[in-house]
Order: sequence, then C-alpha cells, then structure tokens
Amino acid sequence: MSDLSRTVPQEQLPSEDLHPLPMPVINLGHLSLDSATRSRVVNDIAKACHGLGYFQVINHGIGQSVMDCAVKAASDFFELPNEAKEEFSSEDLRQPVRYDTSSKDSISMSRAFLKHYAHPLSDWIQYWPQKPPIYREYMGKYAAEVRRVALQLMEAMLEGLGLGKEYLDEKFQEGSQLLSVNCYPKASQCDTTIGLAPHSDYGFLTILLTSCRGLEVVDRSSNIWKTVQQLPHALHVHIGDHMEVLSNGRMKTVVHRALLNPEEARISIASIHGFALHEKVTCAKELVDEENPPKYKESSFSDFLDHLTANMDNKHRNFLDGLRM
Ligand SMILES: O=C(O)CCC(=O)C(=O)O
Ligand SMILES: [Fe+2]
Repeated sequence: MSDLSRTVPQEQLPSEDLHPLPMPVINLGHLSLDSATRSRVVNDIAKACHGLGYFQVINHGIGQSVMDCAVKAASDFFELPNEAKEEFSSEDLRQPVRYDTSSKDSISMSRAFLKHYAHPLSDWIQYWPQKPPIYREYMGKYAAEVRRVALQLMEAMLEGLGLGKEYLDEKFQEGSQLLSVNCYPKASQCDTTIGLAPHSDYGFLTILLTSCRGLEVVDRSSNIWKTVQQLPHALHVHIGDHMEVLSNGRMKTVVHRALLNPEEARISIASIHGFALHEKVTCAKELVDEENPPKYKESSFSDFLDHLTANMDNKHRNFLDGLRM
C-alpha cells in the first residue's frame, strides 16, 4: 500500500462528513444479460471509475452466509490468545501469511491484521491458520468467490477503457490475490479515532467486505473525507495504484482510511487483485499517444513489496509517486 492524498496534504482535509457520498451501485448480475444491458453496466462502471474511483456491487452472486462466515472466521481468529496469532508475526513482507498489530506497523494506528495470499488457493491455503478450525474452509470459500467477482469487474473495466474484455486475459487469470483481514477495536477502547491511516492499495482493484461502518474515502471533487455507507449485501470496490498505471492516469487510485467504530469492534476483509508477483504493469500502449505520453514507469507487485520494506518506518511511503514520470 502507498499512502496519502497527493492533491491536498492529508492534515488539511476536513474530516467532517456533512454531505452524503455519491455512491454508484452496480447490479453485477446485469453484466451477463443481453449485450445492450451489458454495455450499459460497463458504461456505469467506467463512469464510476473515472469520476470517483469507487462504487458498490450488489447481486454479485456471493451468498450472505458466505460473507458472514468469512467475517466470523476472521473475528474468531482475532479472538485467539496472542501466542496463537503471533505464530504468524514476521517482519518479512514476503511471508505467505503475516500477522501484525499497530505496535509494529507504521500505517496501522489501531489495527491488528492478518495478510495472506489466496490465489491459486491450493498453493496458499496450507499456510493459512488452522485455528480457528473453520478458518480455512470459510475464508477459502469467500476468497474463491470474491476472486470470481474481481475477474468479472476487471473485464468490465478493461472494456470500459476501450481495451476489450480479453485484454491481457492470461495475466489477469494468473494474477495474485492478497487478502488483508483487519480487526479494529471499538473507538472507546483507544485514544485514537483512526484505525488505519490514509493510503491507497497497490493492485488493480480492491473488493472490501466489512462488518460495520468505518471506511472513509477522499472525495476528489471536494477533497473532503466521506464516510462510506455499507449497503446491505453489497461489496465496496475501489481502484488501486496499478489501475492508475495501466489506464495511464485515466482512472485514479483511491485514498482511503478506516476510522474506529464507536459502537463495536470492526472486521474488514480487503481482497486486493493484481498481476503475479514479478509481472510488470505498464501503461497500456493503446492508451499512449503523442498527446498522452506514458505517465508512469513500469512496476510489479514485487517492486511494491521492496518499496514497502525499504520504507517500513516511514509514514510517507507513497508507491505511486515514485512511479510518476
Ligand atoms: O478496514 C477498512 O475499511 C479498509 C481496509 C484497507 O484499506 C486495507 O486493508 O487496505
Ligand atoms: Fe486499503
């Protein structure tokens, strides 16, 4: 992840959320209807990606019980005694599973997290926690389902960019999926109101499932932090750094943060989708011409991990800024 808004210093952004956030809601089931309906949905997704960088999806085909079970698996994991969780502690960002808390990580103000790879599931699931006993089954089911949604969305976004839905198909099929499973305490238990400091996600897109309210995004038109309302059965989607690169700046990464919820402890599961570890992401050549020269250097997920490792103690560790030409 890279952090901070590039347009306005974060500390100057008003945090009062007095205005409702525009939240496009996409009915994903309509993508597989007739071609006119599909085109309309592709246009709606493109509009949301260009204007805002985020939207929510409903009718995505993931059952509520699958989502609830993933949240339960996460919640049961974080309730384990510290020794069981710390088995997964590591300073090495390339470990297949990694547990950390705010005491060791510079952007987590008040968050415990478990990060692990999830695709191909059969390669990674063996490293996932065995406690609680339901973890692998419940989280594995959700991971596979949310990846299907990510591929559908990726196709639609590529189509919306005029690149065609089969564009780089193999690289997306073989791409990586990182699950960031987060646990935030109830606000009253902390002396901070922020769980996770402002940052953007490195991948093409992130799909977020949360147990309750807490996510905020910077609204580009007003530069105000806006609370994201979680609609029932919906998943929140936002654009990441590598989508900004691939689209040569037509789509912009979304700066977001997590506030602590005043009423309850909060679980969120961010599924971040990118290319395979060493596969470079470049500006799509179809989106580069004399008027639009390439705006970003090529980079891979591995380059991002190197960048984070080198900037571990630094709160200003924006990955995308280093890619700008
Ligand atoms: O907890 C949230 O709402 C956001 C989590 C997040 O941004 C992340 O894991 O990258
Ligand atoms: Fe994030």
